[in-house]
Amino acid sequence: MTENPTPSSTSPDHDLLTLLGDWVPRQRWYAHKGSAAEVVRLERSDLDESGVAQLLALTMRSGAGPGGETTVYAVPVTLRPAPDPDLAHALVGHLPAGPDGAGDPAWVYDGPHDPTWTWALRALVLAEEGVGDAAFGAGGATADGGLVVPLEARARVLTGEQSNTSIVLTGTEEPIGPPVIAKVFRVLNPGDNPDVVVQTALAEAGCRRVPRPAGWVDGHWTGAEGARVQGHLAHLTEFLAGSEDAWKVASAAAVAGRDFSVEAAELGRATAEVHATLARTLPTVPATAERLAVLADGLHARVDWAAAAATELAGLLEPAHARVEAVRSVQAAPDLQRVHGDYHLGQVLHSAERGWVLLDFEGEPLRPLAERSEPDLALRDVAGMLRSFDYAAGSATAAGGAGEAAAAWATAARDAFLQGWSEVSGVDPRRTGSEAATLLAALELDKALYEVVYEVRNRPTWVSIPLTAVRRLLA
Ligand SMILES: Nc1ncnc2c1ncn2[C@@H]1O[C@H](COP(=O)(O)OP(=O)(O)O)[C@@H](O)[C@H]1O
Ligand SMILES: O=P(O)(O)O[C@H]1O[C@H](CO)[C@@H](O[C@H]2O[C@H](CO)[C@@H](O)[C@H](O)[C@H]2O)[C@H](O)[C@H]1O
Repeated sequence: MTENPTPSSTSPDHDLLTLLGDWVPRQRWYAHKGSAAEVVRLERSDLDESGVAQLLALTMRSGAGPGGETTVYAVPVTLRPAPDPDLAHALVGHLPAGPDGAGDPAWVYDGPHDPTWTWALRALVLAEEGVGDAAFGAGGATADGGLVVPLEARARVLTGEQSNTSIVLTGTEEPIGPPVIAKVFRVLNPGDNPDVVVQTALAEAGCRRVPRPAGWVDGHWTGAEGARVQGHLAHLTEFLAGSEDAWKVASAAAVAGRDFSVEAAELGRATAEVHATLARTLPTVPATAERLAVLADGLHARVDWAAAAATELAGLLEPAHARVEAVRSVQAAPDLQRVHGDYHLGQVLHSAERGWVLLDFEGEPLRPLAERSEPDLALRDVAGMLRSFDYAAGSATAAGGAGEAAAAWATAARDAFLQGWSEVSGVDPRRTGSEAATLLAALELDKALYEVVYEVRNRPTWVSIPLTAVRRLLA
């Protein structure tokens, strides 16, 4: 391991820092798009004996003073002594030798695309051993009774709208088991990652609505505050080959004007089943007046956060605060429990054998990790999925469809989803004036505000979808 907080301009790490300082902000998983950030620390750990496969922890700081944000990114790379034409698509850049021969020249590749790096990842998990040292290092583990991670495998990096980087590993030696997907977390947060904790708990409880676990990588690094911290670095689970992404299915139905009620009702039931298993399996807390007050405070804080992060929300601050304040009048709510936390159509797959299967329990990437592990209202996930039907309708309108037809599609999908969810949960937020209706209205607004910020940072051309929703919800 090497740590090089302030490498001199002649050190080899100086060139690597310069290279990454330019490359990282251009990646899909870069969390602070639109704001300049400087690299403040680089930690390196060899994943294999040759030193080719490395894991880097890159600390970047955007903005100055107390408003500035420090983020630690995981950057898997390979450093090769000669260019590899097969990896041309994954080239990060070239490091020349230092002026007085310090360090060897190297070609730096984006690790998930390089077979040497993905082999080292599998070896780490299968060996259940660690690499690195006391300051920065990683260790692998296989899930008890879980899927077997194939050591000899073909690896393929998934592309698309993702906050992390996922690699599908298909075994190449008999007996060939089910493929495994390895998700490498890109933003390193101290603490257990809920994707690992929640999904593993559900699978261990016998829930077939999540992929089976295979293993994980955890480790320690220097956190944003400069202290040594630990947490998860990667999560390996069953890959459901041949499954369909609910976002693709639903948005195609919205574009074609095809009714989605049957599927949405089934998704509502599946969601409530998962909520019930989570409530049985992981700790719950009563929704006391104090806890509901904390929830209301959190919703107010989110309004302020969103307004500060997105100028598009100017003028909507006051009505938004009024809407979330209504939560304080709620007298009773179901116990708070672990939830999905960032539930939308892209987090659900449809498998011919298993029906709807839920993915990615990491929670909202723009929310601090500690908050994402707190017990919450199951209605937060319901609100997330309702917003997603609105997104599917928004994408149909953007594709040239009539706004009215798309809105009717979303209303039908929404109603069917709520019908399915309430059949299993026994709570029907469609009852006008009910406490569940008040909570759901505030949570839908909260989600739409988050989405405005998410789109401003990641897909500015999409921002009108949640912004229109915020205005509608406040009308
Ligand atoms: N177990 C799986 N089986 C099949 N496809 C998967 C699986 N896990 C993820 N995917 C695909 O990868 C996409 C991104 O996965 P996700 O866990 O949401 O990653 P991220 O946190 O990077 O957004 C999903 O929308 C889905 O299409
Ligand atoms: O899946 P992630 O954990 O990366 O979630 C983030 O990205 C999502 C987009 O990929 C974003 O979801 C928003 O867009 C979806 C359509 O692409 C829509 O279905 C969702 O309802 C909407 O929230 C999610 O908010 C963000 O956290």
